[in-house]
Amino acid sequence: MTRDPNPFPSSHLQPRYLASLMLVHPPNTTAVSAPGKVLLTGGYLVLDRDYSGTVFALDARIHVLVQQLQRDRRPGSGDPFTSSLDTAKEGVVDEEEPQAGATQAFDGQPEENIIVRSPQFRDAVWEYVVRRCENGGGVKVSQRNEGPRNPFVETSLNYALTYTSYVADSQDLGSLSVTILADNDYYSDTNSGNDSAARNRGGFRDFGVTLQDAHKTGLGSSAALVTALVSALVTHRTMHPDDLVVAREKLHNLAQAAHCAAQGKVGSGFDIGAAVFGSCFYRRFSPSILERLGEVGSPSFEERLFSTVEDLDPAQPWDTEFADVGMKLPPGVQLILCDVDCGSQTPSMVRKVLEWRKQNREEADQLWDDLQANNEKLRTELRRFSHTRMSSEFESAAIVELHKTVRGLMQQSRNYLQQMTAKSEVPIEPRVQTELLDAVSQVEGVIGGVVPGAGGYDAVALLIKDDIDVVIRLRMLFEKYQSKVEDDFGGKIERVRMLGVRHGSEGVRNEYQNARRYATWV
Ligand SMILES: Nc1ncnc2c1ncn2[C@@H]1O[C@H](COP(=O)(O)OP(=O)(O)OP(=O)(O)O)[C@@H](O)[C@H]1O
Ligand SMILES: C[C@@](O)(CCOP(=O)(O)O)CC(=O)O
Repeated sequence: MTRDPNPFPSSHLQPRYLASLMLVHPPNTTAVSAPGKVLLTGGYLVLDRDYSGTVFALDARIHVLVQQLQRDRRPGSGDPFTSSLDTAKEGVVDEEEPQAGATQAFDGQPEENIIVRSPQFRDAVWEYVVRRCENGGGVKVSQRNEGPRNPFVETSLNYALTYTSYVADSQDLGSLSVTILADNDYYSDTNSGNDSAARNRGGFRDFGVTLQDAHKTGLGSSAALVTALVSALVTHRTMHPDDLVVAREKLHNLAQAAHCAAQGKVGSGFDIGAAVFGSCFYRRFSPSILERLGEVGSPSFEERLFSTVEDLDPAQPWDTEFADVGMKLPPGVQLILCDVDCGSQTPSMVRKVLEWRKQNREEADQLWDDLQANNEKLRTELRRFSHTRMSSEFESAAIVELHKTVRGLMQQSRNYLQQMTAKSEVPIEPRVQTELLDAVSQVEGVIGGVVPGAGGYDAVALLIKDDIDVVIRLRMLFEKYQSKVEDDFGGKIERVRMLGVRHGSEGVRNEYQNARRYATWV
């Protein structure tokens, strides 16, 4: 188990005091990003702590920019965004200046507001007023503009503000502007008729549709968003951005809690694991850790959240296991995703698979064990080869061996997933995706492919020889590709699209140095 050491290990000090040591003067602007994921192996198995998963972080990231606001307009204080914010209604402030014109809330404190924008989408603006709850219930935001709520944004704000205001022991949060920018591969571009170059600014596309109408590609946008958002807020209020890596464990705990609350269930959390730590071998936490947290606003919520994030309850220690954190693919191997644009229903699939497992325990356990053993072999081989130095004499022999071994293991994983599909009657690897994976496996330079995560009609993941010719050959195959077989669940593949996303390996990251690319969006 690899866990970051506690940055404040002196146990004789009060935990609240320890946390407050992290306090630094808050900057005007904080920028943080977190990656998407692909669960190469371990779908369904990873829901159970007896099993595990191998998750790769992707180079598609969600970026969050937090800016301190004041109500009157004034020139900023020298950060990269000041000039572009001059035309904004509210300006960036120096934290030490009074908030001129701030209104008074019911409790005599200046009213604090948070405006969140996701400007790549139409009408994606959420304006919140910040309230403190009685009896230690924490900090809760209320949306004050019309339009659909965004549970992932709202819950992340509630959790991060409750945690930071408790840690900082401060009633003064100040008003904030938050901008969310997602790398383009999180969504299919349904607006491709218009000039796509003109709609790309700083590498981020204007999708021209509402978030509700956007077609997700299944890269884990909500986990990357929650991780980047809570990390940006915690960094903004309580620590120096350079300490992001040291704080990863706490940010992980906070992001898991917020993500589970927002989605209304405790999942395996592998997507948050990858968003925080990057590519890794993942064993889930015991769900009971989050079950007693209760809701924001309930009495003493802030204390329970603090204790959960800081891992202070000896009766319920965090037991997530991470290994091979930041692992890379073997040299000369690349990961690609091919979107089949059919969509799938993960929650109902999970329910059905778990129900089948419950009803057929012995048979299911055997299948789970066999699949786990095979997945572990695959992980071991990938790790072994990722450490192989490809010197020229050995290069071709090592590559041939790697491709053969990995290909066989991926094929074997698929056999087990096909059995799971047939037995549980859930389209984990439905026949149209079997046909597609068989076809791509015949392309020279493709090592193997699987349906990652929950499977279904989501994008398939391929390991390929890292060579542009392989990509070209795949593009040719996809040009006119359509499924021909009759699907066992009624699916049909009308087109296949190779996503631009690749393996990324790195988890949550301070983006302040790169933040100029956001300038045209704020
Ligand atoms: N760019 C964004 N801006 C604001 N909110 C977003 C953005 N992207 C995702 N979200 C939030 O996350 C929700 C999508 O989360 P959901 O868990 O359904 O998808 P996902 O995480 O991409 O899926 P999967 O786990 O299958 O990869 C959206 O409804 C919205 O609330
Ligand atoms: C089925 C499951 O094991 C994986 C779901 O993965 P994905 O969201 O399809 O990438 C569910 C989970 O782990 O929370």
